[in-house]
Amino acid sequence: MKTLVLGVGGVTNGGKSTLSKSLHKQVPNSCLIAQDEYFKDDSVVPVDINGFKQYDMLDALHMDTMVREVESWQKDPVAFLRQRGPEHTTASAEEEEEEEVYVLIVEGFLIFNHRPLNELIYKKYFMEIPYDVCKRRRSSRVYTPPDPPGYFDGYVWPMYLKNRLQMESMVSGILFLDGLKPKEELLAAVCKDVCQEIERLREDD
Ligand SMILES: Nc1ncnc2c1ncn2[C@@H]1O[C@H](COP(=O)(O)OP(=O)(O)OP(=O)(O)O)[C@@H](O)[C@H]1O
Ligand SMILES: NC(=O)c1ccc[n+]([C@@H]2O[C@H](CO)[C@@H](O)[C@H]2O)c1
Repeated sequence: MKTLVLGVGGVTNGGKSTLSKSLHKQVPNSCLIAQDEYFKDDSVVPVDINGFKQYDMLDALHMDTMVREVESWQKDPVAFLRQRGPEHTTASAEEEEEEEVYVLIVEGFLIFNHRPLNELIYKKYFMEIPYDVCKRRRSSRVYTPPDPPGYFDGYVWPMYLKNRLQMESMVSGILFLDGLKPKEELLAAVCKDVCQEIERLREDD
């Protein structure tokens, strides 16, 4: 059995979950893990000097738990998929398990900033969109808790720039994707790339 871990990172509202969910539907034997599911409880997320909740940093996330989940998938993807249930699984040819390539899609805004997680990711994609588009898309989203007034300009965008600089100083081999492109085009490009990788792994004995 062979495994392939893909990372879909990028700016908030860059289109990561849209792309990852479509990819998950298209790629057989794939599983999806989203970083947003690992946020700590609001009560333990501190506030900065401007009164903004510090959600856009690794400390706001249960990263150890997330890494353990990825490792658990890697150890036994089939058992992991069975445990997670049908919503996390795509069709598989179980009778040929040992010949299959199992694919894990790790999606999130800070996946490449966490060294232990980053080290588990083989193919790295990063979705980017410009400031004005990001601000507009974010303003129509409702998080829990919702963004307070001034949060985007006072906290979210400056943290994105900071986290991105940190990522670029520690990670290489990232493929940048233009999140302004149509969803279908982005999916087709990544699917093609992933399929080539799967084929390469299948042939590589
Ligand atoms: N290629 C695209 N072109 C135009 N709009 C898009 C595209 N991809 C996603 N969107 C829209 O942008 C918004 C954000 O998309 P999505 O939730 O996939 O982003 P995200 O990066 O996962 O966001 P976050 O992680 O910050 O919650 C949604 O309204 C979605 O429909
Ligand atoms: N608990 C959450 O999911 C949550 C709460 C508050 C803010 N956010 C935002 O999610 C984005 C990443 O997808 C970050 O920019 C957070 O600000 C998430």
